[in-house]
Amino acid sequence: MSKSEERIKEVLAFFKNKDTVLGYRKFMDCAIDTQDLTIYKEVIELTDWKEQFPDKENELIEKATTILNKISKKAIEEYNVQTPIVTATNIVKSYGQNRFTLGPISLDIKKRQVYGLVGENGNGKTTLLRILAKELSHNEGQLNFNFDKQHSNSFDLRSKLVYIPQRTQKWYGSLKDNLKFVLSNYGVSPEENETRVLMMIARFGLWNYKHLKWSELSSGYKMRFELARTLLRQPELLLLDEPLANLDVLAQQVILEDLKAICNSLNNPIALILSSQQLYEVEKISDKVIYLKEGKYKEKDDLIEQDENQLIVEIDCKCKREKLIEIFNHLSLEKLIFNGGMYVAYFSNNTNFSSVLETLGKHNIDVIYTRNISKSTRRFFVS
Ligand SMILES: Nc1ncnc2c1ncn2[C@@H]1O[C@H](COP(=O)(O)OP(=O)(O)OP(=O)(O)O)[C@@H](O)[C@H]1O
Repeated sequence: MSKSEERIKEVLAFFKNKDTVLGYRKFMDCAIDTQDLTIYKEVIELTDWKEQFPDKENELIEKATTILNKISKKAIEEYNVQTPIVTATNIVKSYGQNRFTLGPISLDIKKRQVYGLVGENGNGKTTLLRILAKELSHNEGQLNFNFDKQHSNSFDLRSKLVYIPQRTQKWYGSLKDNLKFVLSNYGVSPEENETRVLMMIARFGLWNYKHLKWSELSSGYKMRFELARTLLRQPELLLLDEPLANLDVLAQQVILEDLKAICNSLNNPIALILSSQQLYEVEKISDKVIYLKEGKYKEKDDLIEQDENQLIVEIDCKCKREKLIEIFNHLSLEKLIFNGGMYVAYFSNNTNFSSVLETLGKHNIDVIYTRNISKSTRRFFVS
């Protein structure tokens, strides 16, 4: 089964299980990969209908399935990823003597990969992203890009290599007109421009916001707009600085899943590096998590390998420290710290998370939240 057939099958399964919202987004990804404007128009029309009749779920699924059948007949040429899009070797950046120094850092990333860049405030995430984006010069090391086509000027480079900063600039006019402006800069014909822009508006859940102005959008929707604007330029390497900062928890998950899906496009894949404080969410979708501490780079797996069998559990409960120490006594508790918000319990090698849960349950501890953070970068933030 080809990748394209697999995707269609996945969408049909989502529809069958009535995971319609997710299914519809994945359905749009299948449509986008056809690069066929006739298909785009059908999806745009269906999205408009969907917004008018939000309760007609079964009918929506039926209509989407008809379009999926057409998509399945389209030959989709798959992009073959071979070499990294960027290779950084021993990059060092210093802001001056006795001030912050980043690096040396070496990394490479291929299209279809997502890297999460995490670390506490002021540890060099923005500095690294800006160096990779060629917005900031570095003092030592080498940065090599391998774009599909050689860029002829800086406008061309800025299309392939896109950096979205934490704070984006204000724009004027409507959301839709601003998106159309992007494609008109590339000489796209008016009809194609309208269709591509509406497809992107549909994909990023901006359908009901397309006529709004900058000041009328919430921060989360401004970020969605920025992503839509960026993706219309078909970048090859996308660098996002804290894209989740203004989003609610659900919106964070949706945007990350969307980004992952878009990076994974069959014929137009992208390499993505994003910085974030949302560790779990980022870890879930990232192929690699890079942890920066005082400008030094660590891969999550290298750090965890050092004591990979230790069990570390975060627990939020209304219970006295002495009580927790008492009930965990038989589980080889090594230390229990309280970081102001919750407890972090460290157990020796042979303790299982299920035993911790069982013990908490057996003693009727009123647990508000608990999580096994042994394999998460979170463990470096709590200690
Ligand atoms: N232009 C500059 N001149 C001097 N020092 C700077 C400059 N820009 C950043 N720094 C310093 O470099 C360090 C790293 O900053 P950077 O913004 O890269 O960190 P960050 O991990 O992105 O932080 P945050 O999570 O708060 O955004 C900080 O100590 C900061 O004060």
